Amino acid sequence: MIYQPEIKPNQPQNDIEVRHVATCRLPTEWGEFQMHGFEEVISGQDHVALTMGDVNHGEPVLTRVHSECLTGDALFSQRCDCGPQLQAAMQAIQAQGRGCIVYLRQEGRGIGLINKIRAYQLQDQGMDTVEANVALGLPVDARNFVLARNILRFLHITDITLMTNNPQKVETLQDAGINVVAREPLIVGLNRENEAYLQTKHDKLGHML
Ligand SMILES: Nc1nc2c(ncn2[C@@H]2O[C@H](COP(=O)(O)OP(=O)(O)OP(=O)(O)O)[C@@H](O)[C@H]2O)c(=O)[nH]1
Ligand SMILES: [Zn+2]
Repeated sequence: MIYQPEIKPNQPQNDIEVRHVATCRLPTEWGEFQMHGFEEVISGQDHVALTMGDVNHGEPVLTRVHSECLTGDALFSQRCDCGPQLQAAMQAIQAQGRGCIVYLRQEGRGIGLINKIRAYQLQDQGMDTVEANVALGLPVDARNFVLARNILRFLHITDITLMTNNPQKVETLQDAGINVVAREPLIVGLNRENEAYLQTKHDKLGHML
């Protein structure tokens, strides 16, 4: 049973305006990307996009819209699959020589790092990822993907192949005006610690795992 009410608000998401600030080289283990820095006009919250190759012409652009996960992306946490997903996406882009990572600073599905730690504390006591947010009186998913649309627009990327297991993300991006021509699954980083978490993402959040 998909957990509908908090997760799938039927109203369109707010249009959060971003401005591009600067672009630099980002050499990585998976080749050299261009890193584009953006700021939300009203809040000043920063976000980045990485691009490789010519993303303005030709075939749909292999794209990952990644939500910040400090614990998984930078601290090697095994509670989730975020770090391995980010690495697999960068590797896939390197293999094609072309693609884009939109890295949104929407930690903890938008509830922020400290609230995510609060949620993890409740999960240590037996709640699942959805129940913990609800118990804290927080939305299950507070992310805004129109932001990703605005960043992709700045980069003149209109047609994408999206690397994700989350059909809701595909739908929201489509609704925001991005042409998601295909979805590539990103099933990596499974371990004993995140088995139940991934099961909940499948059962309650509709992830295709
Ligand atoms: N609130 C909360 N956020 C979490 C938890 N585990 C991971 N996150 C955050 O979830 C976000 C990633 O969302 P996921 O549900 O893993 O995946 P997705 O982006 O919806 O879908 P994919 O494209 O398939 O990765 C990141 O911002 C993580 O910090 C958790 O237990 N509670
Ligand atoms: Zn994570």
